Amino acid sequence: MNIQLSETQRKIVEHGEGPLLVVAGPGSGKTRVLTERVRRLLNEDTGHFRILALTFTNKAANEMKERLSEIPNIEKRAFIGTLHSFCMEVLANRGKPVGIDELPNIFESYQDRKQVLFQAAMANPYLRHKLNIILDANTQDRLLNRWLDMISSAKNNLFVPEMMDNETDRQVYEAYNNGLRVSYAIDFDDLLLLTYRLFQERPKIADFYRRQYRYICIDEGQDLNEAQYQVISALCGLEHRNVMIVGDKKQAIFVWNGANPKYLDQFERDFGAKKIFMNDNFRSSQVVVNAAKSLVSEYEVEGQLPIAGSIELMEGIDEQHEARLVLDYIQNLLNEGHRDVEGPITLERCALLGRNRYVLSAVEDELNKRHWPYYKQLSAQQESESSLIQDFELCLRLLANPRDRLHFSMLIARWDMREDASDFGQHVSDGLRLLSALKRRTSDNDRLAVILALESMDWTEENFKFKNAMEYLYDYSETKESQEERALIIEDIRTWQKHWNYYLRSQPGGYHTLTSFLGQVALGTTQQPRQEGLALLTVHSAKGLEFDVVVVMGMAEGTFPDYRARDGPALEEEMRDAFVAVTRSKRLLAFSYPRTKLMPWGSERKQRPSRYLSIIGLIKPDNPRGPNPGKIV
Ligand SMILES: Nc1ncnc2c1ncn2[C@@H]1O[C@H](COP(=O)(O)OP(=O)(O)OP(=O)(O)O)[C@@H](O)[C@H]1O
Repeated sequence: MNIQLSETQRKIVEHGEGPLLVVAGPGSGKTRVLTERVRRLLNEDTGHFRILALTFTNKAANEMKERLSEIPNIEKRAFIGTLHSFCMEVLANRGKPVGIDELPNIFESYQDRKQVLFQAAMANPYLRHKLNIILDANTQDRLLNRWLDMISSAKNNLFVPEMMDNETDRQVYEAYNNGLRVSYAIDFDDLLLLTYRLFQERPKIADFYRRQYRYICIDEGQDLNEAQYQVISALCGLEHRNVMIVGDKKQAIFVWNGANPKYLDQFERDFGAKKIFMNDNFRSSQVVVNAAKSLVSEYEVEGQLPIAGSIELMEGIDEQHEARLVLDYIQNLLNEGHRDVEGPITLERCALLGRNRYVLSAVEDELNKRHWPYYKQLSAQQESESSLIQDFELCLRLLANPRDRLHFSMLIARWDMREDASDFGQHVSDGLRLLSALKRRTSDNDRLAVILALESMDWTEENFKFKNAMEYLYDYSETKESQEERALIIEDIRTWQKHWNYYLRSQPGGYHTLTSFLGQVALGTTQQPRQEGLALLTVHSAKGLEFDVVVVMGMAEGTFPDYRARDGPALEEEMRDAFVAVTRSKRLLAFSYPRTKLMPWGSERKQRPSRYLSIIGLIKPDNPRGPNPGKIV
C-alpha cells in the first residue's frame, strides 16, 4: 500500500543527526514513521554502520522486519527487536566480564523463578525460619510472591543485593541469585541489569556498540523503566546523540509494572532533544476518535478519516448471554458487511478485548460451540497443555543446559525418580547422556517416547533436526486412546513447530543451537504476529495492534476499571487502558457487559455498567442499570 507521508511524518523521516523526541498519539503513524526513517537512513546514508531499532514488543519488531524485508541484508544492517533481545545479544557476545560465558539460559516463567526462590530460601537457615513460622500455605505463597516482586523491582532499579537496606531483602535477593547461578541461568531482569553493568564497568565495550550503531530508534518510550532508560543512557555515553524516541504518555499502561512516562521528559532534558508532535489520527473513524477524546480530555487530535463508523453497546443477562450477543453481532457483520468497512468483513478483521483474560472465558466456550477459528494472545509465554509435551519441554531445557538443576529436579519429580537424583552429578556435561541414564530407568511409554524423540534429532555441534522429534511425537500420539489427549498433543506439536519455523526464518545462515532456539522462545521472538480467526486479546496484549471491528467485553465496574484501582494513579492508568482499548478500532467499536456474573464459588453477583460507558455517552449517568438486556443501542 502506497500512502503519502504527511508533512509532519516527512519531517521525522528526514530527520538526520541529533536527538529527537516524537510525541505521537494513537494511529498517528508512528510505526510507519519509524520504519520509513530506518529505510531512508539505510538507503541514503553512506558508510559502514548499523541501526538499532528497539521496539516494546516482538509483534512490533516482527512487523517492522517484515516491512523492511526487501532491503538487502537487512538483518546484518539493522538490529530490530526488543531491548531484552538486544541485551541478550550483547551478553552472548561480550558478557564474560559480568559472568556470562556463553549464550545465557533464561528462566522466564514466574513459577520456575518462584521455585528457585523457594529452594534457595529453604537452604538458608534465616530465610527457612521466616518461611517455616508461617503455617498456612497460602500465606507462605504470598510471601514468596512479595519477595519475587521485591527482587524484580530492585533489579529494575539497578540495585544489587549489597545495596539493599533491609537485611531480609538482602538475603532473599542474594539467595535467589545464587539459586539461579546454581542452574547456570539468569532471569529477564538480569538481561538489563547485567548489560547495564557491562556498559558501565567496561566503557570500551559500550564504545564498540556506540560506533557500530550510528542511529538508535526507540518505540513506545512511555513504557521505559529505570533499568531500560539507564541501559540506553549507558550505551549512548556522553557522545552518542543520534537517538530518536517515539512515545505517548496517554498510552502509558505499564506503570503498574515499573514503567514510567517520565523518561520521555528526562530524555528531552538529558539529551537536549528536539520535540515534534504527531496529532493526526489516520486509523480511526469519527466515533472512535470521539470516544477516545471523551475518555482522555487532553487528547489533542485531528481525526483524518472521513468515515463515521459506529458504536454500540450490548448487555447480556449473564456472561454466557453476553458471549452469544457479541458473536451474533460479529456473525451479522460477517453476513452483511458494513457500509463503513470496505469489502467483506472476515474474522481476521475483528478482535474481542478484555481487561483481564477471564473476561474472555465465556466467549471462548461459545466460540468452541460454534466451531469458529480464533486465537488468544493473553500471555507472552509458551505453555504446553499436554503432559507429554510438557515433559518434552523439560528435557529440551536439560539438553540445552545440562546443569539446570531446577528443571532436572522438576523432571525427576514428575517421573517419580527422586531416588535417582545422583545421576545429575555424573552427567552434568552431557544432556544426551543424562537422558539416556533416565531412559534406562523407565519403562513408561510416554517417557520413552519423549527421550527417543529427543535422540532422533541427529545432533551435531552446529545443528539438530527439531522436525524429527516433532514427527516422532506426532506418530506416537496415534497410540493414544483418548481423542482429547491426542488433540492436545497435536496442538502443542503445532505450536512448537511454528516456533521452530519462525526461528529458522529469523536466524538464517545454518547455525542453530538449542540454547539459542529456547532463548528466542523465552524472549517471545518466535510468537506469531497474527494468526487465523478471531483475535481474543487482553487490553495490554492489544497494544500497537489495529482491527476494523473491536468489541471490548466485560465493561462492568470492578472489571474495567479493575476493582483494585480505587483512586489516584491506579485509576488514571485504568482510564488509559480504556483509551488504548478504544483506539485499537479502525471503524466499528462495540462494548458489552453481563448484568450478572457467576463467581468462582458459585454465587451470582450483580454487575454495574462501567463508568467508561457513561463517559463515552452510551449510558446515562443516572441510569446505573443500563439498557434492557439484549438491546443494542
Ligand atoms: N500519512 C498517512 N496517510 C494515511 N494513512 C496513514 C498515514 N500514516 C499512517 N497511516 C495509517 O494509520 C494507521 C495507524 O498507523 P500506525 O500503526 O503506524 O500507528 P501508530 O501511531 O503506531 O499507532 P499506536 O500508537 O496506536 O500503536 C495505519 O493503518 C497506517 O497505515
